[in-house]
Amino acid sequence: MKRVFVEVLPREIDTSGLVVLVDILRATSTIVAALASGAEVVKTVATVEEALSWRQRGYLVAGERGGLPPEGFDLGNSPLEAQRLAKGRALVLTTTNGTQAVGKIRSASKVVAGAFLNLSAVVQMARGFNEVVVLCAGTEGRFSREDFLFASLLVQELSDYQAGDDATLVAREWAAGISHLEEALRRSHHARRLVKLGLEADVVFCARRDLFSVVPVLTGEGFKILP
Ligand SMILES: O=C(O)[C@H](CS(=O)(=O)O)OP(=O)(O)O
Ligand SMILES: [Mg+2]
Repeated sequence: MKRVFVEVLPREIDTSGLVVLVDILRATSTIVAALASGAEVVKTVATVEEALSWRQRGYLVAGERGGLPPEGFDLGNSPLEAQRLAKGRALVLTTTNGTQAVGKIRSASKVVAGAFLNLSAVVQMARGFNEVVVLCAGTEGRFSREDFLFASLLVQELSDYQAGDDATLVAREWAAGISHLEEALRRSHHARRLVKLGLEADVVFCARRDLFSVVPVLTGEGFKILP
């Protein structure tokens, strides 16, 4: 029997299946955009200090605190900036939510980064697993509409998978009512906050469904596109 679960907030995950990490605004969108644009690897770390320490090894330092790049960073947690700068480079990324959630995954057959940008490619990969866990990063420990929106569309696509619990059932039901992705994304608190920070272009970009067909896979070095 094939089952899918949606974890609406990060918690410790042990699964023999696939974990799809999602942080639409913006960490996994940034990871997907960077690797789709030719980055060699995107290493995720928990602290600003650790991120900066990777510069001496030639890494581009990316990320945010409060939505904006800390002093000394080469770029923010921006998929658009990553698209421009990441080609041929190794990136290290630290963010408030998405890169912290990576640490919650205790065991999985495979961990991938999901976003609207690569949704169909993630669905295709998920079909190779009997159990799929969508791990929503949330925002500072609270439910994030945009991550749940991704989970809803993914669960809808996996229509032959049993919904593992009520959150997954609600996700599947909600998807039926989504007609305009960017509009639905803009209604989230997080999107509105980013617009106020002058980062509307990132929000619009993060809504571009299936712009890319790559699926970043978590390895010992960080997220990479595997052959
Ligand atoms: O960079 C982001 O959009 C967020 C931080 S904030 O909520 O906007 O301050 O980080 P993420 O880890 O991608 O949710
Ligand atoms: Mg987020």
